[in-house]
Amino acid sequence: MRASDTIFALSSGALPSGVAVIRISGPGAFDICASVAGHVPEPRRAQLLTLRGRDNTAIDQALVLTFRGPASFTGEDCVEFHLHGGRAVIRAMLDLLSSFADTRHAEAGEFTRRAFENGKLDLVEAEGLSDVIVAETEMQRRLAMEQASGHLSKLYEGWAKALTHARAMIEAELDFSDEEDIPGSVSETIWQSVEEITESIRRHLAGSRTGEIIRDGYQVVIAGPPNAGKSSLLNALAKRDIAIVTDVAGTTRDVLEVHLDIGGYAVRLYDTAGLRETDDTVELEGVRRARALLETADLVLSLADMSGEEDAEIFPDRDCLKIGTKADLFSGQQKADAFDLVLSSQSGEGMDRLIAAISDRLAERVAGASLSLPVRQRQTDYLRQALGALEEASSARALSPELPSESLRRAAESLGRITGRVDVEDLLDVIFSSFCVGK
Ligand SMILES: Nc1nc2c(c(=O)[nH]1)N(C=O)[C@@H](CNc1ccc(C(=O)N[C@@H](CCC(=O)O)C(=O)O)cc1)CN2
Ligand SMILES: Nc1nc2c(ncn2[C@@H]2O[C@H](COP(=O)(O)OP(=O)(O)OP(=O)(O)O)[C@@H](O)[C@H]2O)c(=O)[nH]1
Ligand SMILES: [Mg+2]
Repeated sequence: MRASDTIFALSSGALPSGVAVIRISGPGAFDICASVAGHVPEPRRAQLLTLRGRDNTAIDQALVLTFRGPASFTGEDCVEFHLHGGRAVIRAMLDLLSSFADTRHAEAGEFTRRAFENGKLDLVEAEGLSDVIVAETEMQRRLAMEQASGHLSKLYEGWAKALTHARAMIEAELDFSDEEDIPGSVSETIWQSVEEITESIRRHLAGSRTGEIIRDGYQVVIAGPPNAGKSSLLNALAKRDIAIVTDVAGTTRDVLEVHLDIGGYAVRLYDTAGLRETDDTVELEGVRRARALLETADLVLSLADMSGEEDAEIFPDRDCLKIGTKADLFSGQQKADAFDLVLSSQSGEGMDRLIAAISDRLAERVAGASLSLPVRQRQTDYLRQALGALEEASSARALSPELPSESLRRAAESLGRITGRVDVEDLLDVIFSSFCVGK
């Protein structure tokens, strides 16, 4: 892989499609355009041209759009062919492009990586863009847009800059410490601003779980004894026949997952094996997996058949809704009082109330939160590092004046790594390889 290559990829979605966009970026982009389209349109003005292969036969009529570097997404010369989205059309074009010298198909995220390397965006913005593309719900989209917008980057850069300034002041004070004319209050003011930043990072980190819930989804786990109607509930909520339902106790063994959109939030709903003592090796493994998932659930839907003897189990340390199932078979009132709500997957009774209840719990956790949140492990790891270094700086302050300076340097460096301002070369392969091809 060479950074000087000209790269190309289909940047639009699955084929066939009405229109498909092939994007080319790099030093050879304009020469390729001249060769294929017979002409390089004026930058940023789309032009309808016939694209021709090596033997001069027409491949397609396309809109051609050019960007002259550095005024482009990647910062390099870019050319876009907006073609008809037929499989053979795109294949012919991609084959033709790969025949040019020093020109190759782009790797996942390589356009965005070049944009990063050319200073068009920082790592937080790049990660935000990648999230914009995979966002499935309205709140995922908004959170991703916040990351892509640069607000968060400004916050981190601001903290890093203030810490670097504080360090410079502290070091200046060390240099002049023998002299009388450095006012003692300078040091006080500096330490106050360091404390304020420490507190801001602590508060910012406290929102990381909220960020994760919005980005990765709120985990709702359906649990309960065999035959309680767990799989039936999953199917009803997903409005699809996903899980096998039978009257045999112990039907479900694997964990099944569906993605729901509840009020714009991503919800990951899981169906699990019925919880009971068993000697069956396969079922035992199912129960083990169910219990493991229950450890991390944001919300447990604890089901029990209303017509049975058992109450819904309570899962300590977990947010939990006790749900009575098969309400269509049961008409007594007393029994319903043992549950937070009762429903029937078969008749649909109570399903709206369940969705409203999940939505309420979710709102309690995340609603009203600012979307200026850390969302990725990579980001929270560096924030924690920065916080740790700042706490060290603060406690070292009384011991020796040289110590805090080094801790402040490390804190600023950790913050710099989040945006990629501080050297992160070793991370780039990992970060960008998770992006879409063509992005
Ligand atoms: N056809 C097409 N649509 C697209 C993109 C694209 O590359 N091609 N994008 C790609 O992801 C997104 C738009 N993002 C873009 C970001 C910057 C520039 C650009 O030319 N930037 C220049 C000039 C800025 C300006 O004139 O304001 C620059 O930053 O210098 C273009 C697209 C979404 N839609
Ligand atoms: N009448 C009625 N029957 C239901 C309802 N929900 C589930 N059942 C029946 O109850 C039985 C068990 O349903 P499942 O959804 O497979 O139960 P489960 O909790 O997934 O069971 P396991 O996977 O074995 O743990 C099946 O025969 C379903 O048709 C309901 O709302 N009303
Ligand atoms: Mg089941």
